Amino acid sequence: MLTMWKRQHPVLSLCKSVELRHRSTDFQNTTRPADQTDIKPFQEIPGPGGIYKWPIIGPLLLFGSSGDGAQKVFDRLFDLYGPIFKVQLFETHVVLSNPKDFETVFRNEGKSPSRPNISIINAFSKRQGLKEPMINLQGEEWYSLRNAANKYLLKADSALHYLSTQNEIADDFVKVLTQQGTMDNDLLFRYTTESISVVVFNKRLGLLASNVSQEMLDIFTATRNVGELIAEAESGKSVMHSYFRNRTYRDFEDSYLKIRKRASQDYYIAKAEVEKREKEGTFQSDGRNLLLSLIKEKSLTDDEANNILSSMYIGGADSTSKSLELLLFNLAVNPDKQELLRKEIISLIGSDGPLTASALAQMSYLKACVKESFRVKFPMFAGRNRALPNDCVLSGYKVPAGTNILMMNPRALKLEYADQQAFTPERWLRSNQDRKSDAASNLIISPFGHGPRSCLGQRLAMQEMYIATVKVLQKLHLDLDPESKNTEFAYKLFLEPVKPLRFIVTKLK
Ligand code: HEM
Repeated sequence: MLTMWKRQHPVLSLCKSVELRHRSTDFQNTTRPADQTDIKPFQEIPGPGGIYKWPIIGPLLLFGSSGDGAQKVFDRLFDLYGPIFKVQLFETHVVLSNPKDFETVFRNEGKSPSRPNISIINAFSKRQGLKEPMINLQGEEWYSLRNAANKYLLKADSALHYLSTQNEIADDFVKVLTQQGTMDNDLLFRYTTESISVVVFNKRLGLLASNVSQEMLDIFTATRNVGELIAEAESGKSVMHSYFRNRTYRDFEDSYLKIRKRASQDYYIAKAEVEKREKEGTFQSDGRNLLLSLIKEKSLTDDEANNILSSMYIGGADSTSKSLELLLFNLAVNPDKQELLRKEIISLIGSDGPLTASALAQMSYLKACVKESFRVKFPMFAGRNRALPNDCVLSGYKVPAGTNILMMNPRALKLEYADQQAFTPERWLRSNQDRKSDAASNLIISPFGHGPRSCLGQRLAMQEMYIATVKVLQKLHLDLDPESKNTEFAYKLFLEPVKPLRFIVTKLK
């Protein structure tokens, strides 16, 4: 691998000092205090040097010239340097693959963990003179918004409020799927956008209807564009958007403005309705409807409530459609597992019933399939980045406070599991004595990050994935056209098939 990359990579092949310093199993205990004498200084963390450290040119050479996805470049760097290395990506980043280091990072992240911002959203906020959305906020500002949102989103039953409406959405999704006989990511994206809209806008957009209004189609297209352009910016394809309004930036601005305008309009319409009903004495909210709760939340201004909602909208649609696509892919290429899951579903709710909270609680094979899908095809390449408030020790090196740290779960999973590509949900069943349940294993498998800054929509995301899978398998057999079965996957921001997948569905007898 090392020789291959040196041969392919025009500049690195000139570096004489490159050596394989690490074996993948060489995990060290990294929880020692930062003042111990055998701790190596930050400068000694290995990584590409010379021209690769130059601003702009360095990252362009590293990620631009190889022609490979960013993950392949990172994989080669891990092969070269071991479980920790430094790389210049505009700022210096420390990149990790050892789960013990992940634990150290999360243990030291503090009360308001700092996650470096999404640069294209940051550029937008600056140019428009707007406050950053919560997803990009830091410190106290982030903390107070997140605290308010947690009350409504991270309780064990917070997603269940939407279960019955989301069942209806999934029924519509399956109806379209049955009529079409095939499915691509566009249909999955419609399903997840519709599902998140009932949470954020408290209403359906009608994206699964046969006659979608032009207005809603525009919102849908803008939502897709925002997801794609964030991925383009974050995966290094657009590097200049922070410096000038390049094409990626202009397209992003156009789409994001449309979404913000729509979200704000719906918020104020809902607020006016709440006030009217309060005056009439007919307003009722049990505190489980997110939009109504945020409107009534005394600790938030309207702008802050809007901020949370728009962060959820942009965080929620693309991510879940991509993870759902990976899950359905795994079930389609593993028909025996698909059949076992179908048996569980039919035994609990039959072939027509809705997915109820009590049935969901009993669907252990479904949950095992989703977890296994995350393990086999980890959905997000980066995303769990941190900058720590204090110095810490990672893999024996001192890492100063404020350094950008990237935790690479796909690499950690590859090292942890010899059978990384084998889809075996049974490994997660409680009846399995060998089930891994230690903290490090849980950290590398969770696609939602960890700690106070973990994904705000994780309960909703899981619920949407569960409902869609249950509803599809209740009615349809899921397969892929032969070409799609061999498609490769690569990370943009999320893991995606290199060529669009074409699922083929047939009605069950
Ligand atoms: C399977 C789908 C999803 C995946 C894989 C995913 C993954 C993530 C990850 C890795 C983070 C960063 C966590 C960290 O820094 O520790 C995150 C943050 C976030 N996610 Fe998700 N997410 C998904 C679905 C959703 C949904 C459905 C929503 C909204 C309803 C959402 C809203 C957010 C928000 C608002 C944040 C920022 C939280 C903050 O900064 O406090 N996500 N997500």
